[in-house]
Amino acid sequence: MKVTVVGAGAVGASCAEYIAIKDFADEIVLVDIKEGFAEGKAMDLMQTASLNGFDSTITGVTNDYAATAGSDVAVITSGIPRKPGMTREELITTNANIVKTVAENLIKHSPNVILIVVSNPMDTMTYLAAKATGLPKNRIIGMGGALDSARFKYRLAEALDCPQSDVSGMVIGGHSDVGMVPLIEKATRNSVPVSEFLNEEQKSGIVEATKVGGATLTKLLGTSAWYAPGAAVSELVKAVALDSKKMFPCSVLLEGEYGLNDLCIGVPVLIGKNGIEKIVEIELSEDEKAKLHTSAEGVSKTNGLLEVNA
Ligand SMILES: NC(=O)c1ccc[n+]([C@@H]2O[C@H](COP(=O)([O-])OP(=O)(O)OC[C@H]3O[C@@H](n4cnc5c(N)ncnc54)[C@H](O)[C@@H]3O)[C@@H](O)[C@H]2O)c1
Ligand SMILES: O=C(O)C[C@H](O)C(=O)O
Repeated sequence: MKVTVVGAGAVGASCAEYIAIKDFADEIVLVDIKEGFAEGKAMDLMQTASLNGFDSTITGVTNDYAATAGSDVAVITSGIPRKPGMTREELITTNANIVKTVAENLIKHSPNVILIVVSNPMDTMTYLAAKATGLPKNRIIGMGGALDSARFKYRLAEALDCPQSDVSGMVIGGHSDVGMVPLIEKATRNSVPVSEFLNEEQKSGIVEATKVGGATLTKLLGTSAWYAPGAAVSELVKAVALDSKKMFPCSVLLEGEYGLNDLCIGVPVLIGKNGIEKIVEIELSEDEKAKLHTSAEGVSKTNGLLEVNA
């Protein structure tokens, strides 16, 4: 399998590192617009191969899409990250131009590629990539929910004082501070609903901490996070590589599913060799449904700021 990662910054390099360490890809190509930057990151990462025990090859190129030809999967992380106090939505003007150009360049050289969009505001950038490239919806995956769910599990385990491997939970909805919908009533500890262990105040604390997970890290780091984002992307790429049909919440173009149309937003999907193999429509409570629809209104409003030239 050949994987391209566009943007060799914090998130792109972390994606490449985790993909390499998990050792399922033959070839990883890092692309950046900054002269020599991707080449340097690739060389540094390749010098970890004997230490970390992987055989994937990593190469870096400066804006040379010919080197990405024949990619099975391409991850788009190019664009600016937010600074403390900003929302993801404020990045739209700069990142829309970058994501559109990058997506078009990628499919020119890899017409069968599966795109994973990471750049923020992610749901809107996924929608933009879908509209700009015209790729079938199974081949455009927005990564947000896999990360938000990992943060949800971190908060659940913290409150339950248990190992993260004991908890299960999922976050759907938009990848934004206000739009995430952590499905707290469906979360479990070893199949037992967490409501059996946690009171209402504890549960709403977990939900709120999960929703602002990215903002909390941005405040601490001065820029946004990269380890968990990179790990989350690598799990999606691995599910494609292994055709595992694992379920993740991902941003996908909805055409009536969950009563929503003409937007990309996080819902559970199965990931396999064709990208999104299936959108899974789970039963939501009235409260969960209402929150998902409110979140969708926010995403649609942000989409409205795009000038999409399909
Ligand atoms: N969806 C998510 O869950 C998630 C998680 C973390 C970060 N992000 C987003 O990912 C993006 C990248 O974050 P980061 O921390 O890696 O930023 P960064 O600044 O460290 O890296 C971005 C890289 O993109 C490169 N770049 C810019 N324009 C380019 C172009 N046209 N072609 C190729 N490369 C280009 C830059 O040179 C830079 O190296 C941000 O928009 C951030 O908000 C999303
Ligand atoms: O918070 C951000 O701006 C980056 C990313 O979307 C995240 O959730 O870490």
